[in-house]
Amino acid sequence: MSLPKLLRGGGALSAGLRNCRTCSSSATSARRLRVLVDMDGVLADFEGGFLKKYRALYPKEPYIDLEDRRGFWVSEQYEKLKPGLSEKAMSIWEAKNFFLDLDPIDGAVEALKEMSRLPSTDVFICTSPIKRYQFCPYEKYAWVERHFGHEFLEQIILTRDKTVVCADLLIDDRPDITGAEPNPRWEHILFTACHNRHLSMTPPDWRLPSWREDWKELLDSKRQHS
Ligand SMILES: O=c1ccn([C@@H]2O[C@H](COP(=O)(O)O)[C@@H](O)[C@H]2O)c(=O)[nH]1
Ligand SMILES: [Mg+2]
Repeated sequence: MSLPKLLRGGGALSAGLRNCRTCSSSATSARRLRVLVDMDGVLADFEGGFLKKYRALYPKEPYIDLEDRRGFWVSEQYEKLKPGLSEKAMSIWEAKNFFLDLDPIDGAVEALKEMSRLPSTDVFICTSPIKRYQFCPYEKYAWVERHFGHEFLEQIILTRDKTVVCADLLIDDRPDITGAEPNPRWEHILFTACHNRHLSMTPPDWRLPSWREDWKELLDSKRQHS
């Protein structure tokens, strides 16, 4: 089997493995590919937006350059840098307009629009809101409407547990996605972000370095082998 160039782990596609067709309800839907695309770190520049606002609000506090970011949790790395910074970090994304103001990741808007126009492909934005919910869920919807249009609001899944969502693929920057379902239906494509770029991939893991890469090749591979 020829592997897509973007498979850094060198793993074979899991033909039939965790096949999402098992949760399809009709023969028609069985031929479609369902793709979940994460928002923070994949479509919206959470890390860049955080650093900009953190430095503006706390100019005297130490900060972490994006190239020095390690680990998914910003708050944990800031707490290690200086006790008490975790709370200051959280105050940034808990504030009004944080999520709404995020810039799109390079190439993300064009790629997602193109993906959602592909034949036999269903695309959903699958994103975890923070538990302090005053602004975040509303702003996530507003961000999607701003960048993708009103129609795209049909394609949003807000969940704190992505393992219970049934799909073929999940494109997400978080390396460890766990939850109530020990064997999620989807295969995870790790989207490269500042905090995960140093992680080595082991088969059968997949990585998408950016939206400028040939993401369609990954979808085609999954389509062919499931
Ligand atoms: O240190 C952090 C970093 C991020 N968050 C929040 O986690 C979610 C991540 O959502 P994904 O859907 O996995 O991208 C997002 O709401 C961030 O605000 C956090 O709580 N602490
Ligand atoms: Mg994310």
